[in-house]
Amino acid sequence: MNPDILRERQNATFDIEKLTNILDGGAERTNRRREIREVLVLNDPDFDYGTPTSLPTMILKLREYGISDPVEINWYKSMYWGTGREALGLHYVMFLPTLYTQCDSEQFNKWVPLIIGTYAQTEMGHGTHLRGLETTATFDPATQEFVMHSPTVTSIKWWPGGRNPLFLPLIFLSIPLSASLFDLFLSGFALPTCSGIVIGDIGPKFGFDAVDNGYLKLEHVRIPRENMLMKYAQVKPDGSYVKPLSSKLTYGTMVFIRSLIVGNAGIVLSQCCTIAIRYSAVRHQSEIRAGEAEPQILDYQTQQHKLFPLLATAYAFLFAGQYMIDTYNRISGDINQGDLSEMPELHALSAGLKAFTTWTANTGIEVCRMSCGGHGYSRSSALPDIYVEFTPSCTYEGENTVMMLQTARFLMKSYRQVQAGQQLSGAVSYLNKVHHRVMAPQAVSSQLDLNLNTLVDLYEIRAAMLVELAAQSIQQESARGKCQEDSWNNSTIDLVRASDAHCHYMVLKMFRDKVDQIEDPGVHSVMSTLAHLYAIHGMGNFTGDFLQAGVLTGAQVPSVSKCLKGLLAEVRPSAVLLVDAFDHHDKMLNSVLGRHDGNVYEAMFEWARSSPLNRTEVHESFHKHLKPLQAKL
Ligand SMILES: CCCCCCCC/C=C\C/C=C/C(=O)SCCNC(=O)CCNC(=O)[C@H](O)C(C)(C)COP(=O)(O)OP(=O)(O)OC[C@H]1O[C@@H](n2cnc3c(N)ncnc32)[C@H](O)[C@@H]1OP(=O)(O)O
Ligand SMILES: Cc1cc2nc3c(=O)[nH]c(=O)nc-3n(C[C@H](O)[C@H](O)[C@H](O)COP(=O)(O)OP(=O)(O)OC[C@H]3O[C@@H](n4cnc5c(N)ncnc54)[C@H](O)[C@@H]3O)c2cc1C
Repeated sequence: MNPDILRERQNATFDIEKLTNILDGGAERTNRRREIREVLVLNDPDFDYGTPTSLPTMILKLREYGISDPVEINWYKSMYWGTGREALGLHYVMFLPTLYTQCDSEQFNKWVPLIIGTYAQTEMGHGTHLRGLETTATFDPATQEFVMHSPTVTSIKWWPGGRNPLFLPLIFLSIPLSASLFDLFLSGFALPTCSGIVIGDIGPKFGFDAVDNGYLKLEHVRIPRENMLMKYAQVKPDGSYVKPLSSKLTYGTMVFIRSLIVGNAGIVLSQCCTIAIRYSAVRHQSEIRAGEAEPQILDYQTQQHKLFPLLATAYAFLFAGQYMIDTYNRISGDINQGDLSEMPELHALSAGLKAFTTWTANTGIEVCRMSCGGHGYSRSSALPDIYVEFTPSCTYEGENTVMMLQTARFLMKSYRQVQAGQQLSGAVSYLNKVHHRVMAPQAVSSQLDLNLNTLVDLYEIRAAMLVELAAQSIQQESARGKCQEDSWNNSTIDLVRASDAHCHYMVLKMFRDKVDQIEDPGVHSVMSTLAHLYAIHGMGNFTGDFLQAGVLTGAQVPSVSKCLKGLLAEVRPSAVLLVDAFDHHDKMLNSVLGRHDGNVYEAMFEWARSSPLNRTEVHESFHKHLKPLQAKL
């Protein structure tokens, strides 16, 4: 083991295993996760890590091992596929959940165990604006069929992931918005068995290469009436349409996946922090004091300032992810029972947190890569691949700006309710204080109050102020004679800023609540330090907001920076131990820089030598191109 990494792991001030247990949701789940990882994947003779195996093998293995719990399936799959994407991931995270939530019982029994499918909602002309989708589904009572049609080039379905050319059951959204299971069995490769279907691949992408994203053009293609998913809405044989309790129930799968993405952002950021912090512990470069040995780059304050707030953010997002999926499960259970009362809040929370966490993690991955210098740019670090695979999460499942504006819509509605004298509950209950002016800035002492509860309060006041400013912008636009829609559009910068602050407050609050639940003194202490670092770092980034909210004075601004530096120094001795607690296996990270043993250089040399470019002493291109050229010179 590298001596630096070994030294970093001595004198631990907290029990790493207990922190890992907290991240997993208990010691039993840690043990089960490791059993799946070590016994059922790594020690499986059929598992050859070097060659991405096929989906059928994995599905048969899951059945062989009796793994059916979605979390355990995800543990198995993430070990199988490492940090990459799996070819038919969409089947698991969108196609199946849609069948589970939108099929009536007869349809469920007919389709769920049998088929692999994709989710074809986006069209070439519309991804965000679902009410703008052009594909039509026209019911023909004479034949009891829907006639599916792409009337324009912009209506061609574009992006469905895992568009396996062999067969293609689709969850299809069409006008009127309903989800029809559109069975499309193609024989041969992409040659449709029935006329009227034009199918293909949309071509090379920025990355996401494990997933083939396709296009699908329909020319009056007929499917049975029974293929419309009929749990919430039905078309009867006589053509009458039974409306759902809410038209937004069709959007349910997107809410589910957005809820999953929140925790996934924390996982991906924790992977990158593991790589960058372990590497920073073994990388020596330059000098701090002349004549002395080159220091670990983790001892540079700027390196700590790059990485430790991201480390705190990774923990914050992992805890936010736990809260989000618990909230999703609770409210979707109520929705299943016909209680839609909290559906708007679930939509607003999942949309906002999806955008907030993916934007932050997306930037954080690049900071981690650049903090590793040239070796961070090597594919051996795994950081370029992690970035390329993660960055589309800011676009898919709801483009982030649009998602923030959805949350803003809920915040404005809540603000208006408070103005009308209503008492709010839930995540926006802090807006009640705005109406009663209880939100007046607290008497801010000359010293920065570092109590975590106080910091949460300051974030709450900041968010409330920005919600009020956005609402006032809309009112001012209206007062200038603008219509409601233009008043909204002319305030969207303020609206996104308010949603961002609301999400920031929510994440810090969840972090604080999780820290409060930690009983082990050592773990509580180190996690409290990280939560403080998360809060103070945010205050440093958005000082203007806190000044504007009157909860920070100009005289206190220097103490924010001073406090931040102190917290960085406090985290330094535990940094490697804190990434060890994420418990990412070397095989899954697949990173020369992030190895648990810290033996980076030897591994990097081996990695480079294994490159296909080094298979021969002299590359064939010399004999093929250069040598003939030299002969002519
Ligand atoms: C471990 C796994 C990690 C994740 C791995 C990911 C793997 C997957 C990778 C790639 C696959 C990608 C797949 C896709 O991208 S699938 C396509 C995704 N597309 C979208 O998300 C479309 C985004 N657009 C929308 O959701 C909607 O168009 C909209 C919400 C932006 C607007 O909808 P619209 O009908 O126009 O509503 P309004 O804005 O007019 O609002 C009206 C009213 O409705 C409320 N509302 C809107 N949406 C919802 C909802 N989902 N639930 C509840 N309520 C909703 C809205 O709040 C308004 O309410 P009001 O203010 O009270 O009137
Ligand atoms: C890797 C990848 C995989 C995908 N997989 C699938 C899949 O399997 N199935 C599927 O159906 N789709 C899939 N998609 C498509 C994805 O869902 C859409 O790209 C996404 O919903 C964004 O819609 P859009 O592309 O139309 O962007 P647009 O909405 O056109 O966004 C372009 C710009 O317009 C802005 N904008 C749009 N509306 C507003 C507004 N109201 N207010 C302010 N600004 C606005 C956006 O903020 C953005 O800056 C995938 C996309 C990617 C990148």
